[in-house]
Amino acid sequence: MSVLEDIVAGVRADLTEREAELPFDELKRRAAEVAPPRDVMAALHDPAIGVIAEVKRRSPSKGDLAQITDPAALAKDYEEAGAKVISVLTEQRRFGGSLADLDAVRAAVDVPLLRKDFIVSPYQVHEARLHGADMVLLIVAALEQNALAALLDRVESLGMTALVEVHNAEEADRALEVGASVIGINARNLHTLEVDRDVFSRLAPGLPMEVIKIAESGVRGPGDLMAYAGHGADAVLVGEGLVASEDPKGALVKLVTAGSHPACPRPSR
Ligand SMILES: O=P(O)(O)OC[C@@H](O)[C@@H](O)c1c[nH]c2ccccc12
Repeated sequence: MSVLEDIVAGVRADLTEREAELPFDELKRRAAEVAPPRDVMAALHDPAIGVIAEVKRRSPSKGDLAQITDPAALAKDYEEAGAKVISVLTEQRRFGGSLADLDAVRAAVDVPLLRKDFIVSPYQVHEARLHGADMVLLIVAALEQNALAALLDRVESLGMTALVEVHNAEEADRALEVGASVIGINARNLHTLEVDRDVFSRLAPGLPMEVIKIAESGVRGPGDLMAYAGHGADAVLVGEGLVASEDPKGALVKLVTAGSHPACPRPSR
């Protein structure tokens, strides 16, 4: 089994348990009652190169990254430092996240939130909404094309925005085929777990100008942000570089400052 298949198998097992506790119809009813989602597209269209800051405790590639005993406090720091969106990992087994983290962060900040998980079922999309997410990750490599199209429709029908993640040209074509308006290019190879920042510069030029492009993974500091911006990134998604720093807030301020500096390249649209 590949790493991805293994993670998805665990996600499905956990999902079955939650479905038994809260039936889908009841979940949908409750999710329809929460405050409407925030406008993620408006946030991402801001001309400055944005930072999506991630609450991430561990990863399959690096193991433990940070304790994060108070995700709300970390998120508050991210918001104050100027994050455009905050990403909260909710996958439990490999990344140490939870929906409780998403709840805690939602209660603490006003910026749009991304539920970062391995979404394979409509149940998880409504669940994301119920827990205050405005944006949902859809990983092309984890989904059949029909499922990808259906999940994207589901996300959009709830007024949320999908971040559609790709790793290669074939996946990018699949993302475009279903009409993704925000595409994340993940520099981390799902098979080897190695980071190759050049994946972004190879794929981004092939995407239509109007598609919002997010560079995911491997941002160590302002230099990487500037390089991604030079290849057309609208925003970067950063986890380890923030959570593993001694001063996540200070590290994020440096990135946000670089992204809004006049010398930072901007996408031409
Ligand atoms: O910690 P990094 O290298 O800054 O990476 C962040 C983010 O890109 C990474 O957490 C990620 C990208 N796609 C994912 C899918 C699932 C879980 C995690 C991810």
